[in-house]
Amino acid sequence: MTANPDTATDAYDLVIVSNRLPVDRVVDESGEASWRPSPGGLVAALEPMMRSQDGIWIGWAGVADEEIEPFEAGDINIRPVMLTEQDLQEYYEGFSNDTLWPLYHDVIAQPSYHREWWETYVKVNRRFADAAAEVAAQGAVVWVHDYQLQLVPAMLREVRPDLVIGFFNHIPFPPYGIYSQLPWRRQIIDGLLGADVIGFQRVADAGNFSRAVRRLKGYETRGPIIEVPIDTDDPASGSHRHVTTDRRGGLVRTVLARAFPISIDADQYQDLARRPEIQARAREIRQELGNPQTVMLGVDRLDYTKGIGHRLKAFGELLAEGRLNAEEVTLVQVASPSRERVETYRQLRDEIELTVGRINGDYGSLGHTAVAYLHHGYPREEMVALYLAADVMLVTALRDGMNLVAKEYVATRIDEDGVLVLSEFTGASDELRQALLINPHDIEGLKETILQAVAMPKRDRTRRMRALRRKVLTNDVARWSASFLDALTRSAHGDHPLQNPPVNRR
Ligand SMILES: O=P(O)(O)OC[C@H]1O[C@H](O[C@H]2O[C@H](CO)[C@@H](O)[C@H](O)[C@H]2O)[C@H](O)[C@@H](O)[C@@H]1O
Ligand SMILES: O=c1ccn([C@@H]2O[C@H](COP(=O)(O)OP(=O)(O)O)[C@@H](O)[C@H]2O)c(=O)[nH]1
Repeated sequence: MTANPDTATDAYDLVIVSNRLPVDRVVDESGEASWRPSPGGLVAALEPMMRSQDGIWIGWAGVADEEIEPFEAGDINIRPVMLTEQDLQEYYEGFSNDTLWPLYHDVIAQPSYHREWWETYVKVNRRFADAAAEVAAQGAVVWVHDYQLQLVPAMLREVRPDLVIGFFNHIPFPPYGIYSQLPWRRQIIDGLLGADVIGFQRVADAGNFSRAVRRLKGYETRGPIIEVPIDTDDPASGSHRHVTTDRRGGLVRTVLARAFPISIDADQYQDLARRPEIQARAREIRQELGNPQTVMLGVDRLDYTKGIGHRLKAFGELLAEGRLNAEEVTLVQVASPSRERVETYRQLRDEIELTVGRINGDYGSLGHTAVAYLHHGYPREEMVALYLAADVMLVTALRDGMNLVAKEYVATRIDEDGVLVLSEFTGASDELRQALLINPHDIEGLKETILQAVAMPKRDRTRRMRALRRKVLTNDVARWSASFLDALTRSAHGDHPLQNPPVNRR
């Protein structure tokens, strides 16, 4: 750690910036509160690097109107950013989750456009950028995460051109025809282009972004490289890290926009799956369900992007047609609470719970529930027990940046059993080609695939699961973060890898 000469605060060589901090507040028996690193994959991936490179994490602690001093949780240095109740409503629930989220997920729900939400989004992004500028050492690497903070890269570059800035978008980037609806479409592109490297989940997302840059800014792109003209009248223009000339001899900085598909800490899931008490819990879950022949599982945040309604429709029709029998097959649906103050999410909850009630009323019996519906968030141990208990995993998202649940199911299945039904509209489907791939809008196709999964012979299940496991165990989250940071460090020396990584589809 060094001191930042401008602010006399501690300065760090690696700064991670994300909307949510990777810590949970825990209260002990005496009522004393403390912070514990949350078990998210991003922390697992970045923790070793943060330790070796002297890092700090900047983000919101999850409660409004509370000014929290910097602290350490585990070995992670934390610098909280305060959000007021109004920020929460306009920046997080409003612009992030009621404008950008539906727009970036193919307008499955109607995005709301409000100028005051935009203004708060700008203001809060500035607060995050200022916090990063304050703690970053000279020439530090700053890695900004996700759609809530798309303006931070340019805001940061403006005040700290010495920094190496990366941005990773965890959700899809939409095709131009959809993106162009956004009243602030140019400002967002300018914000992102402040980064040296912009990472996306899928090759298609990176392509959509480059197209938006060409259409809205008229900048040249060469494969994943974007040439951003430098304004030589700007006094800061001389301090850009890597400057080159374009075809016409103008000065440009280069930005790399490429796919870096995220993954999970696969070893951690395998280790949990080997634990006898978790295996016992998996058996207990099946018993609690009345030992049905087949357990199907869905695990999602209760979000309209996840296609929970489509899944229930297909399952309900199969029961109605007598092609599945509720005495033999149970669907466990974990729908973890999410963004509950946003109206679209409230409506979704009502719709889903009405549908579940109807299916159970029509096809359940005293001894057998057709859909075991759980509106809770579960710890990782319970998730792994559920994955082990499930013969068929249903991932039917209408659009999803990656979908880590699909990868977790595969990593957990150390017995090389279980069938993954996976929507082609997830980022995960680019890699997990041996899953049973489905179009969730095609209800007849989904029904046929569910029946195929239920009836699949053991030999085929093993063959597919073995191939899926090879992918997930090789491309884990440590590899993901290392490859992103490697691209970022190389970009600092003007060395951009020109290609998207080959997506291993075999
Ligand atoms: O913070 P919340 O509003 O409660 O939402 C939870 C997170 O949801 C989103 O997850 C995405 O990232 C995953 C990992 O890259 C990816 O697999 C998934 O497809 C995405 O939906 C969101 O991007 C996060 O910022 C939220 O914290
Ligand atoms: O009750 C739950 C439900 C979900 N998850 C975790 O939440 C993440 C969901 O990630 P995904 O990429 O599938 O979707 P997102 O919710 O980020 O859009 C996964 O790690 C799940 O294991 C969890 O820990 N408990």
